[in-house]
Order: sequence, then structure tokens, then C-alpha cells
Amino acid sequence: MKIPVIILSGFLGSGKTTLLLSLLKESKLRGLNPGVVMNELGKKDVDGYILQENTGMSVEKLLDGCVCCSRKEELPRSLAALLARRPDIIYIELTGVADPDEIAKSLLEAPLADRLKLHFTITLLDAENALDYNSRFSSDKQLVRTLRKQLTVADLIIVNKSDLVEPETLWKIEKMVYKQNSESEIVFTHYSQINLAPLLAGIAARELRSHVPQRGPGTINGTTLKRAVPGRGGSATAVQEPESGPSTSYSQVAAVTLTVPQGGNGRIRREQLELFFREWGDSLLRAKGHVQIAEHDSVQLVQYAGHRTTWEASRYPGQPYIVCIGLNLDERAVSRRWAALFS
Ligand SMILES: Nc1nc2c(ncn2[C@@H]2O[C@H](COP(=O)(O)OP(=O)(O)OP(=O)(O)O)[C@@H](O)[C@H]2O)c(=O)[nH]1
Repeated sequence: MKIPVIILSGFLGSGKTTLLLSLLKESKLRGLNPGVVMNELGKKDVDGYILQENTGMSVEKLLDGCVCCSRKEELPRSLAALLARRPDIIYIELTGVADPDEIAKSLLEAPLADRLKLHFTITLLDAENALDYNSRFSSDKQLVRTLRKQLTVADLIIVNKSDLVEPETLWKIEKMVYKQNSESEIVFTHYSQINLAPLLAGIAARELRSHVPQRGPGTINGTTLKRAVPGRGGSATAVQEPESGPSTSYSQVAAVTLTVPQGGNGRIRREQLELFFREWGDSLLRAKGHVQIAEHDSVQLVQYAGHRTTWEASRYPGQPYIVCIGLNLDERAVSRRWAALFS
């Protein structure tokens, strides 16, 4: 029996990990043994730690690059390691700049093709920023193409963070999405909350598998979800990709990992860090990490996405750090400014 795979794609900070947490909780409630592959552009496993802290699950991590291009050869190894743990379902959370179709295609190649099947490709959009992507990223044509691809190959498109925008913006996003993909279902969410039942319908724990029909019909919004087809180009209006596509899914996005300098005071104020994020304007796309700040005794998980900073208490036991992901970000200038915060 082939193990179903759900691919989670979507730009940086759109809500993939938030959705994955819900999917893992629902999988556990259904008695399923889920497996997770997480890919991060940075060298630190921020999301993996969040999952571990919230669900107790360990995950297969692929750090420091993108599994659809620069780290492509590592995916089969990670999936093989997961399969050894006999999962009932596998979730692959991609980096925000990955092309999900490349992953879907690699599931069709030997030796994975005999053991895995693509169940759904889900793409999340950040409602507050999605309409600006094309103009903001116009200097990185590969990235624009990849973001378009994330839409055209999706079976389900989740327009998340709808709490942060007016209904008119949601309507514009729906039109934009429809131009790229008129076949997939589209839902509008807050903290990636959707009806998960149709996504998990037909997936059963190993010992029950022969008694449960595979992939029953399900709906998220009322329409029946379609089965994932790798390589599907989306609607006729979608931009067609050339056969020999780019070798990477982005060209100017890079991650910088910042650790607390030795000999400094080790703590900064919350406001200082929020100002530091804002200082880089549109070049800083995402930041996340665990830091010790002056206002709190406990370590804080800080997340910067779509120009907004959020804070949560964390039990992270290691050395504090922050991963910054940017477009044409001046790594040396960022490191210098970071060090100056502690001097
Ligand atoms: N206001 C608001 N914030 C949200 C919503 N969904 C997620 N967030 C917050 O947005 C930030 C990013 O969410 P994640 O789920 O980590 O996004 P992601 O796509 O996994 O991010 P990367 O994998 O790092 O690119 C977190 O601070 C979330 O708590 C939402 O619907 N509304």
C-alpha cells in the first residue's frame, strides 16, 4: 500500500507551519502515525523545534537550502528514513521559495514511486501581501515564476491571514488566483483553520487499512476536492513554464543566521529588535528565532512575517539565534547592525 503525501507550499510566513500543526493534531486524533519532512532555507531548524514543542513529534529536517533545487538529492534519503518509521501519512513542508511541482515529480521517480503517492498539494497565501508579490520581487524572475507555479499546481489554495485585510482585498486575491488556476478550490482562513476532514478522508492507520475505502470524496468549501496530478499546469490562462526551467526556484533570496555575540550583555529590548527588523524594509522577507529579551525571564520565540512581529514564550534550551531571510539582503551590514545591538 502506497503512503499518501501532502505537500504544503506557499510563500515565507504564509501559515504553512500553522496548518501543519493542525494537521498533525488531527492526524493523532484519528489514530494515525504521521511523518514530517521540513525544509528550511536557514541553517537553524526553527519550525522543527516549534513542532517538537507543540506535538512532541520529531521530524526529518532538511536545512540550509531548498529541497526543490539546491538540496534536491537529499529528499529521497529523508523520505526513506521516514518510511522506516512506518507512517500512515507524510507531510512535506517546503520552504517559502520552493516549487511544489518539482517535489511532486520526484515522488514519481524510483525508488519512491513504489512506496508513496501524492495525495494533495496545498498552497497558502498571505492575504496581506500576496497582491504585491509580483512588483516586490520583479528583480528575481525565478522567484516570480515559482510563486506562480505554487498557485498553478495546487489542489487547494488557502488564502490565510484574512483577519488582516478588508473583504475587497480578498475579492481581488480570488480574481488573481482564478487567473492562475481556475480548477483548484480556494478557501479564506484565519490561522490556517480549515475543515481537515476532506484532506484526511480515506487515510487509515496501518492495522485498519484494508477496511477503509481509499480517499473518499470530500469537500472543504462545498465542491469536491480533486486528486493531485503532478505537472498539471493549472488553467489555460496560467503562464506556461518552459520545459527546461530554471535550475533554482529563486536567485536573490538568502538566509543569514545571527547568534548572540560573545562578551556582550546577551539581552536586548523587544523594541530594539522590532526596529532592527523594520530597518531593512522590503529586503527582509522573514525572520524567526529564539531570543532572550530584557522584558522577560523566559526565552521568546520571535517571528517577523509580512512586516509584522509576534512574540511567544518558548522553552528552547539552546543558544539564542535569529534566522533572517531576505531578498538582496546585505549580509555583512545585517551582521554588523546585529552585533551593534549588543555592544
Ligand atoms: N494575524 C495572523 N497571523 C497568522 C495567521 N496565520 C499564521 N500567522 C502568524 O504568522 C507567522 C508565520 O506563520 P507560519 O505558520 O510559521 O508561516 P510559514 O508559512 O510556516 O512560515 P515559513 O515556513 O517560515 O515561511 C506566525 O507568527 C503565525 O502565528 C493568521 O491567519 N493571521
